[in-house]
Amino acid sequence: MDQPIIEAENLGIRFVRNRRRQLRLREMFIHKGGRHPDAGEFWPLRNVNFQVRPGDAMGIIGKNGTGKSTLLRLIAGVLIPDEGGIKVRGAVAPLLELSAGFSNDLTGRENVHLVGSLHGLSSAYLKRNFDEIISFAGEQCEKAIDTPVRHYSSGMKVRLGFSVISHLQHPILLMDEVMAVGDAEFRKKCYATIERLLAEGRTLVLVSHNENDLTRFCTRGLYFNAGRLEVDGTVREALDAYNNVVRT
Ligand SMILES: Nc1ncnc2c1ncn2[C@@H]1O[C@H](COP(=O)(O)OP(=O)(O)OP(=O)(O)O)[C@@H](O)[C@H]1O
Repeated sequence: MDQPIIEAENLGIRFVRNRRRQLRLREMFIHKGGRHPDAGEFWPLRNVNFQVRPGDAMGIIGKNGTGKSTLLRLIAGVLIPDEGGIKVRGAVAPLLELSAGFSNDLTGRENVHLVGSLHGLSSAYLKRNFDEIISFAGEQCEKAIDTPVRHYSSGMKVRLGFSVISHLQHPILLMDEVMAVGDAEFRKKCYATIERLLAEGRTLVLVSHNENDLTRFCTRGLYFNAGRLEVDGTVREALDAYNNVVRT
């Protein structure tokens, strides 16, 4: 059997809630200068163990604030665990905050080159595929390609971002509610792209609240409740556990 491409072992991360406000208000009025060192600390994820095999499509399911995006950031290496560890055996294409890498003062054309090269696409590749990237992003982006991105709508930025990132050859794809931001036409394009990438044998980790998207793409599911992994099974089993909780 293949080695897991993602492997979490006793994974945990600790955050501090509202650090600056607590220091000011609590120190001044409640603790009169003294403050417990653990005040405001919490574990959005703890004791998490799971494995993802190459080619798996894994749905991450749970209510708001249960640590789903935090888990994707841990897989992407943007956050470092405080307990246990996460092994990722392959490069990660993060379809997370798709317009986050964009520089508002640069044009769409310049941003495609900037973001593409930051993710490792060569300038020769970007030149060769530029027209295709822009046409995938849609007519509005095509027309505004030499306009600074600050004048783009948020949907336009996301389309352009998705268009660049979907060209990455990375074996692992992380997606956080990407399909929720676009219009129906963009969603159709997203679906076709994800289907193509899965058919190529990529591994997908998808965070979504949309049952149709989850069952369309994912075979496996992880259900999180208050930072704990409660179900590691089929996507149906994970969704059933989630629905049982939200319907009661
Ligand atoms: N950098 C941070 N510092 C402190 N707390 C944070 C930080 N990032 C997230 N949190 C908190 O950690 C918890 C988990 O957040 P996370 O974004 O992972 O949840 P989520 O399951 O993705 O939620 P949603 O479904 O709303 O997107 C939340 O309580 C959130 O407020």
